[in-house]
Amino acid sequence: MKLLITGGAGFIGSHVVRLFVTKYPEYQIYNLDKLTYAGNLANLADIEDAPNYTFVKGDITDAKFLEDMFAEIPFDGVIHLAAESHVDRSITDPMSFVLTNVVGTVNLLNAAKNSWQNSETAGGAHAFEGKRFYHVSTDEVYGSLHNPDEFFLETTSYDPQSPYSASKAASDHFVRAYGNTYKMPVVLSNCSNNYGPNHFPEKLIPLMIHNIQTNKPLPVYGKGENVRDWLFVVDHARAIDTVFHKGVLGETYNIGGFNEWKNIDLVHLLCATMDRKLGRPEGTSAQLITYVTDRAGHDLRYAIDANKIMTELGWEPSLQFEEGLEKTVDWFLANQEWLDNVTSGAYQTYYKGMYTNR
Ligand SMILES: Cc1cn([C@H]2C[C@H](O)[C@@H](COP(=O)(O)OP(=O)(O)O[C@H]3O[C@H](C)C(=O)[C@H](O)[C@H]3O)O2)c(=O)[nH]c1=O
Repeated sequence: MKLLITGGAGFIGSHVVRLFVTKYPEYQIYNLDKLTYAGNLANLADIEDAPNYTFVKGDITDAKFLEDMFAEIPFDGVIHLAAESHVDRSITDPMSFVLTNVVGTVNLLNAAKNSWQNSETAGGAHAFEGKRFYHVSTDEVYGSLHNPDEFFLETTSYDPQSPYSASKAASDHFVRAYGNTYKMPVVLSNCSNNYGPNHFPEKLIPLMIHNIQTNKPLPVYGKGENVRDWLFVVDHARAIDTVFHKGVLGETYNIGGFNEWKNIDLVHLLCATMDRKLGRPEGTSAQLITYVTDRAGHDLRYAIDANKIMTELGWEPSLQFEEGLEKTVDWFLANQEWLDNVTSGAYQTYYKGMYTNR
């Protein structure tokens, strides 16, 4: 099995690459990543010399590059994670989300389709036999929930609200369209918010950890009433392994931990955890909480119904949230150099600008 994983140097991608490289020594894993600001090969330092692992630097918006790569390497499968993922950035720069998430996904579909249809052993209806194109997506495509009894199901209509979620919804539609039109063997999953090691500190949990450590304000958008459903990233990687190997072609699987938190409650839990870990008096970090102007078009609540993947494919989360959060905080405290590296330079200018503009 020659398996292409895109976006493998990013947060979720790095956990997927590590899992596949270590669990499937008989597979050849190719990690294609552009190494944008959020891609970091340090995330994979422990497996970079594995004999079944190859890193390829490249950009999925470059169709020619992808066609050449697929001509050179006969991939059997693709797990596509490469994406621009930060909602706030999508509000200030929607076009980069269109390019990477929509154009990049269609380029990848074309490259896979063309190479699989043209391969010598393939032909006619059998062109796609043994092949699999897996698109890893987000629950944000379903929009925002307002009724506490409602959950996102695989059958929930798409209603994306941000430029980011619109770009992911479009890419999901393209993947399904290629499955329908060209009979490509596709499978999709839509996951809730992830957290854990390697999380880039533009997202809520690592940003708060970083700001608590450095005694900076903790910017809570609006009143902090928005709700997110959090899943430990390693459990998401396990779910991706499950969907890739057991998922039924043409199907979509929602992934989540049935673990909803109001932002402000989560920030308080993080403050208490950090006070304890840093030996600060209780209540110290919470004094840094600062309510700031709300995110434009801020989705109120995401909540995933993950029953389909649990009952049909047998996946379930392995960690309770409190345990996962402890592990995450411990990882950030033990990896100060990682955090210092990713928060130097352009990060300072970008985030200072974001908060002073609010
Ligand atoms: C960065 C930040 C965020 N927030 C709020 C905004 C959200 O209600 C919540 C989480 O925000 P974050 O940007 O970490 O994540 P989401 O906007 O929920 O989106 C994330 O989860 C989905 C599934 C993806 O698909 C996205 O790729 C991923 O980024 O905290 C704040 O209050 N302050 C802050 O400084």
